[in-house]
Amino acid sequence: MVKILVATKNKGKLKEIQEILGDLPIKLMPLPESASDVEENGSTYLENALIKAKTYGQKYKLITLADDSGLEIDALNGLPGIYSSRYLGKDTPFEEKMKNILELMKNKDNRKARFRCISVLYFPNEDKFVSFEGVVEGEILKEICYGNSGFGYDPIFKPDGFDKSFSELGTEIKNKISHRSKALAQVRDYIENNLLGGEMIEIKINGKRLPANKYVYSVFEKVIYAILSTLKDLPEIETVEIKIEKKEEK
Ligand SMILES: O=c1[nH]c(=O)c2ncn([C@@H]3O[C@H](COP(=O)(O)OP(=O)(O)OP(=O)(O)O)[C@@H](O)[C@H]3O)c2[nH]1
Ligand SMILES: [Mg+2]
Repeated sequence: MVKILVATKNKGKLKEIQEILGDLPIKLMPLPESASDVEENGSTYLENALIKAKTYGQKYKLITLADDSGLEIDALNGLPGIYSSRYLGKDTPFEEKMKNILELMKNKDNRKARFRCISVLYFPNEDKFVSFEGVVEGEILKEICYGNSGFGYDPIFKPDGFDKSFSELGTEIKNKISHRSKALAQVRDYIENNLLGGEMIEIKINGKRLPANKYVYSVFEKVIYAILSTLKDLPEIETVEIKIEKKEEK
């Protein structure tokens, strides 16, 4: 089974990654408690994500997933941005960081903000990586709104289209719309199409390729076969072609 090291020391992030990718037939390995810290001294999210992915990937010799993320507030010129974790000092409690931000935002009408996440999948054997970006737009609330879930700045961020903080909305909604879930949806596609074995299915109707030409689990193939065998009896459908290619797991 494909093993992927999840290179984060943030338990909230780890939990979200496990929830979002947990149904894939892969083994997600957390960092050992003893893993040493790395200095995230890059000047972009990508550089920082790569520092984490490469350091731990090379150390533990496993395909490694890391992300670097941050909260960008327009009225504060994009801060805390890549400094989100280090803002007011890495060990300062988030309650204090959030109170400070709310104070700076006290008289600001423009409360637009976004969370950005860059996820990196690093392959130590080839010293190669792929990266993906996810963004969720929203606003900074006027007060701290704690709910039952989330971490970091979640209690002061309200995503567009909702009237509650990320923390109040709960894990299920956050994991559908968050910056991390958008980046991880692309990681999922990459894993499904490049690392997993199984069958690749390609479907053509009247010679036109359907967009759903991707790795599918065999139960879906059977459903697709059943639908297509019904479709092919309709007059406007002349040909239905299905190609299934066996792929070895990497
Ligand atoms: O309210 C939040 N909801 C989120 O969904 C979220 N995602 C990131 N962040 C914050 O932005 C910084 C990222 O820094 P970061 O990517 O370096 O992570 P980190 O240092 O916490 O862990 P690691 O993965 O580096 O080990 C950290 O302060 C996080 O708390 C979030 N805050
Ligand atoms: Mg960090």
